[in-house]
Amino acid sequence: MEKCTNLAEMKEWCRAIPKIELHAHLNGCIRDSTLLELAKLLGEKGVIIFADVEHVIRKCGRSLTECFQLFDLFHILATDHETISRITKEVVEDFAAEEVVYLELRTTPKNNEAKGMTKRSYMKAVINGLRSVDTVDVSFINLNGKTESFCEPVQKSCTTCMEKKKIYVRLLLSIDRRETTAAAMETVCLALEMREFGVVGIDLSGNPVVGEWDTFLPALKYAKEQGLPVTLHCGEVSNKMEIQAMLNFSPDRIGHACFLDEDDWEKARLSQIPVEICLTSNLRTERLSSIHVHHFANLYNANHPLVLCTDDTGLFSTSLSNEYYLAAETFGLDKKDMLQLGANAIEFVFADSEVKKAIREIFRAFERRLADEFPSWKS
Ligand SMILES: CNc1ncnc2c1ncn2[C@@H]1O[C@H](COP(=O)(O)O)[C@@H](O)[C@H]1O
Ligand SMILES: [Zn+2]
Repeated sequence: MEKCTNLAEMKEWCRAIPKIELHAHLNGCIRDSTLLELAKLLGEKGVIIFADVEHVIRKCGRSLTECFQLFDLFHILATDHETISRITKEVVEDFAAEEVVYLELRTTPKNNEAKGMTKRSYMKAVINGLRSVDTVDVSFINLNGKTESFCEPVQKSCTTCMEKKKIYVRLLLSIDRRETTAAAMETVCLALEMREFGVVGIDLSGNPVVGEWDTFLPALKYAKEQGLPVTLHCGEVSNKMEIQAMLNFSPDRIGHACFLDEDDWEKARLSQIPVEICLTSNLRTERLSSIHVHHFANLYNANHPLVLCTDDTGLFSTSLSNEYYLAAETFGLDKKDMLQLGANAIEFVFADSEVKKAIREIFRAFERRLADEFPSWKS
């Protein structure tokens, strides 16, 4: 009974503390209800057979191969600009609702001639989605070193604005491993062009058994030369050569890192590369036999920089609070540990120092409130 209360309390704690999300794919975070609604519409238009996709959307466990088949379906469901804006808005609202105060949302800009979509117009639709959020105060544009927030001018006098949750959103543009060198370069150039619209970095993702590292290297190198931070999906499958090449590239962060050998970890340790940990994603895609053998424990105990992330909240029916709770429950971390773990992530965000300062202040304010309400908290 005691344990139950503690677990329930920890669950609530993980929901309530401010959190930072650094590894979330836009199309992997679409709400199931939205996917079903979109599928129904396309079913009525005869583009797909609704009954065929309904059970796929509702299914819970998926292999890594099934995930990528599903992404192809998601990309059919969410192809036009309007839908991209809608899902962006919903994803931001969902993260804000669970006290995510800084979100680095990644997405793969797509060309789709039939829909009159270019990579640039896709990104415009994403930004329009950010602009259209009205239930949450979204801050994403960074102009001349000044962070713009839509509600700021009226915030002091407008009670609605004061009651709204506040979230900083920055964007990473993803290169899909199916892409060519030229397509990857196009994405990097677009990211550079869109820096003033909140784009802060580049991600390499996609089916890890598809594509060659050398194909993406020129574009990734160019991003680095231009001072654009890079995060890589690294070691999601066993591929020694690629893992070594990726670590030699010295990315600013890596995601997953499930199949690194001891010598790879040694390299990661030396360069202190922050690791984006996605527990549920790794479990659902069977990257490990049990959560108890997840590398989170070793990294945490060694004080290696790490950040808990969701990867795909929709695909894996999870949330960042849930990932925090899973880590706390599995690895026996307490409330202070969890708050500290969240705050540590401030150092690994790709946004500028002004934004980091602002997020640091959010965490401090939370701690101050705690200390006021529970004087024993500090001890
Ligand atoms: C499960 N682990 C994973 N491993 C690798 N890549 C993944 C992924 N989960 C998502 N993506 C990448 O993100 C895309 C969907 O979002 P966007 O269309 O970009 O918004 C997928 O097509 C894939 O390229
Ligand atoms: Zn990912």
